[in-house]
Amino acid sequence: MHKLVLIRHGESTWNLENRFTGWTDVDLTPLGLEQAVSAGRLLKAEGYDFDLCYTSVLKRATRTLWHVLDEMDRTWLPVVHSWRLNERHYGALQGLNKADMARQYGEQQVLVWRRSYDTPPPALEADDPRWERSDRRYDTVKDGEFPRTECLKDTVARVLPFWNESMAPAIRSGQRVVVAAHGNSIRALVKYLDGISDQDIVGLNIPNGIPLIYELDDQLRPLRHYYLGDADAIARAAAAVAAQGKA
Ligand SMILES: O=C(O)[C@@H](CO)OP(=O)(O)O
Repeated sequence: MHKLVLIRHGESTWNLENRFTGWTDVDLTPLGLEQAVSAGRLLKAEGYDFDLCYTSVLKRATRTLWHVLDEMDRTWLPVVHSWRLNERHYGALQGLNKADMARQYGEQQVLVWRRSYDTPPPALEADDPRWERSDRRYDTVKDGEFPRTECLKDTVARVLPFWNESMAPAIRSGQRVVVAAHGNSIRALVKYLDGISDQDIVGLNIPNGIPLIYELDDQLRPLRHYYLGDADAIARAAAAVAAQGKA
């Protein structure tokens, strides 16, 4: 049996401001940092240990991982960064306030933008200064793969090759893996692992900074999954994420 640990980054400055974030590289808030530290403490107290770490190329996830590893006295572990674990690209919505958008376009439209499986938000124009194409951290991303917006289906399509080529073989070989990533890149992975339908994935929200444990069999099929921590607090945190799209 393998254990895979997934952690969404701690609260970011744009989570706090309720803005669509996507690939915008915002940092953690003081609370977000504290959530990351608590996640590391909890993992250590529960006896977890790791051999290999994965994260995105965005600082809110990277810094979350750093604090987790620091609390566990495991800052020396290898860390693999990949843009494929980045948050879902939010296109032209990046930077806009979710509640403002709900007032302007209606909560139903915002729910479609946030959670529908295959309807992407409006795309960024190529000359939009928000487009990340010229950022050198993305030099290896092929032109045809570089998103201007993504629905969750697009995120699944770029996360899965990385899962199949890097993460799954590492886990199969017996390495204990921790992944610090983002709400929607984790939803993409969980949708694949649990075979969640396109309809049911709409209702899944991942809270910030709480370790989500997947127990996997030898074929990496999930046996069970659970969050570490207080179940009521975790349910409230997930409901608060869902409510971010209210007017
Ligand atoms: O803004 C974003 O990039 C994500 C995660 O913070 O938000 P949402 O939960 O609306 O998909």
